[in-house]
Amino acid sequence: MMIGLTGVPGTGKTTVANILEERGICVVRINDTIAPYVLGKDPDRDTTIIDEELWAAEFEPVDGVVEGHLAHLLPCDRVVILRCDPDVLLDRLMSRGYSPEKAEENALAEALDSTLIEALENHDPEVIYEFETTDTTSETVADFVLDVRAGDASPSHGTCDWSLYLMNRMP
Ligand SMILES: Nc1ncnc2c1ncn2[C@@H]1O[C@H](COP(=O)(O)OP(=O)(O)OP(=O)(O)O)[C@@H](O)[C@H]1O
Repeated sequence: MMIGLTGVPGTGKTTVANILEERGICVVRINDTIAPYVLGKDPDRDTTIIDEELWAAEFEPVDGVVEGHLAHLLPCDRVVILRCDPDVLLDRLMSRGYSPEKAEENALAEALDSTLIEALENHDPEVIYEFETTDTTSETVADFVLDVRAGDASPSHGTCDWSLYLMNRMP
């Protein structure tokens, strides 16, 4: 079974993937698979542009967890979306040395449910499992991913409401 572990930067995907690997789960990091598909750099956003369609089409399915913010574009059997309060996400990203602009851009993407919307465009809601990480340890998130894998979790989405964050930023 291929589980996608996705979410905007800072939601904790890498940390959780490391724990899962320590627990013996096969983990593929999307960053390790994109090199042949790089089209260039977006200098304004300091990001790498890849041919997402071709990358997803040629992705070799794995029995394990695929970690990265594009995982929901793959034909995963189940998709776990990590969520985080955008204000907390801002702090996490600033602590990692993100510029205020880049941190704000990612927090806004989280507030607007961007990963969830893309996931729902690509998958049946019955295979989508949202999990809020704001006040949760990464060990607990890893436990949840294993529950999803074992079929011991219920699909869910639409449980995070970050409208207050958006309202506070309205002019
Ligand atoms: N559950 C959590 N509680 C508190 N802090 C966390 C949690 N998960 C991750 N962090 C912290 O948030 C930061 C980002 O974590 P991480 O690198 O795992 O996120 P990511 O989603 O993989 O980001 P990226 O997509 O940029 O790789 C790290 O400093 C990490 O220690």
